[in-house]
Amino acid sequence: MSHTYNVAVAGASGYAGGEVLRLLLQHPDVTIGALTAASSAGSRLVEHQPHLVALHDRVIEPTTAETLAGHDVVFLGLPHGESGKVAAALGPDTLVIDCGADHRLENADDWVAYYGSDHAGTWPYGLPELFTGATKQREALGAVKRIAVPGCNVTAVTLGLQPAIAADLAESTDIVAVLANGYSGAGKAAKPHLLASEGLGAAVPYAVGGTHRHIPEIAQNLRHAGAGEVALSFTPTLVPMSRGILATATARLRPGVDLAAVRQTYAAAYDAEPFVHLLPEGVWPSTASTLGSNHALVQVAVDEKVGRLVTVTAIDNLVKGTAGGAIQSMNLALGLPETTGLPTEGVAP
Ligand SMILES: NC(=O)C1=CN([C@@H]2O[C@H](COP(=O)(O)OP(=O)(O)OC[C@H]3O[C@@H](n4cnc5c(N)ncnc54)[C@H](OP(=O)(O)O)[C@@H]3O)[C@@H](O)[C@H]2O)C=CC1
Ligand SMILES: CC(=O)N[C@@H](CCC(=O)OP(=O)(O)O)C(=O)O
Repeated sequence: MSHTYNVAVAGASGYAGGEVLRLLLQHPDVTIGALTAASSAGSRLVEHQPHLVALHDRVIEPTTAETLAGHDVVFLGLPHGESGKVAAALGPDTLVIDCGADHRLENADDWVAYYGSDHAGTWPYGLPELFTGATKQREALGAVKRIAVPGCNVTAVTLGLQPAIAADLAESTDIVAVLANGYSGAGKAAKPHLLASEGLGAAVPYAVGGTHRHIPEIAQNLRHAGAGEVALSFTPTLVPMSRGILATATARLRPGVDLAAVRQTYAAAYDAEPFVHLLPEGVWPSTASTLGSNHALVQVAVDEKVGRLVTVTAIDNLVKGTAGGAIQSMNLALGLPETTGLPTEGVAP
């Protein structure tokens, strides 16, 4: 007989929490328990997530150890620094899945350098497809009670580059990544550079010049995939779309590596993956093709004139980049089939 898991969502009024809820409503093995947040506590969910009709009348509670107690699974969709505090008050038998950054980095110095606060600790990393030596990260997620969900930019760049780095087809010390990012990646909190008057009809870079917090996380992943030193230039760009990331990541190729070798390596890496797909030659990833789905679409090219591998990866930042990846990892930790309840087809056009 199948078990039903009682799941709480902290940050239920936010984008990450809302997307976790949208996907959980389609999951056959869960019931939705407490919904918590901060300033919106006491209001009904319909005021914040009108698209989640089945939960319209649910009342948001404050985020406390008491409101989150007694659940099998707790998702945390809270600002950086908050989830570490909340998680510390949750029991060891509860599966806690942190969509924020607090528990992703293994090196506390990296945390302090990029986040500027005390490091909360390191949890098993929720990217099942990540290369970890001879296996992939999904092998490490069975029966864990704590999961750190990757950053959305990190998921796109890691999936685009890791097969080439693992097979030593390209240099990990000469990587350039430029991304087009939808606005929902920044969350709901109003910030001046996120005003529609600034962003509509404009492409705007941010966190330029090696400052983005996802740089050490990508480097950590590529080291797990086999890289030694990693040198990465990373530039995200806000473009006028709500969801989606298109990550173009290039790296200097080892001498003699051609497109056939690259495609063979990527096919071997991803052919068995349910959610990561190497597209056929000539078909390029578009964020539109991933909207609402848990898929990552990957394409590769070889620029012979400059000796570089070019990878392009599209994801929906709120699905494979956050909530979908989080539920994929939850399934593994609960011993459920990895794809349970996850959307597999995008919305087009
Ligand atoms: N958006 C995305 O694409 C991605 C987001 N993430 C991560 O997920 C987390 C949430 O992001 P996102 O949903 O975008 O952000 P939002 O700003 O949209 O939502 C933040 C949520 O956290 C709640 N909250 C804020 N402060 C506190 C607090 N002190 N205690 C309890 N709850 C609090 C808010 O409640 P209230 O409304 O009541 O104030 C709201 O529900 C972040 O760590 C983010 O980095 C990760 C990957 C991608
Ligand atoms: C458009 C935008 O601002 N996107 C965010 C993505 C945030 C994310 O992936 O979440 P974490 O902050 O939890 O890592 C950014 O680039 O910082």
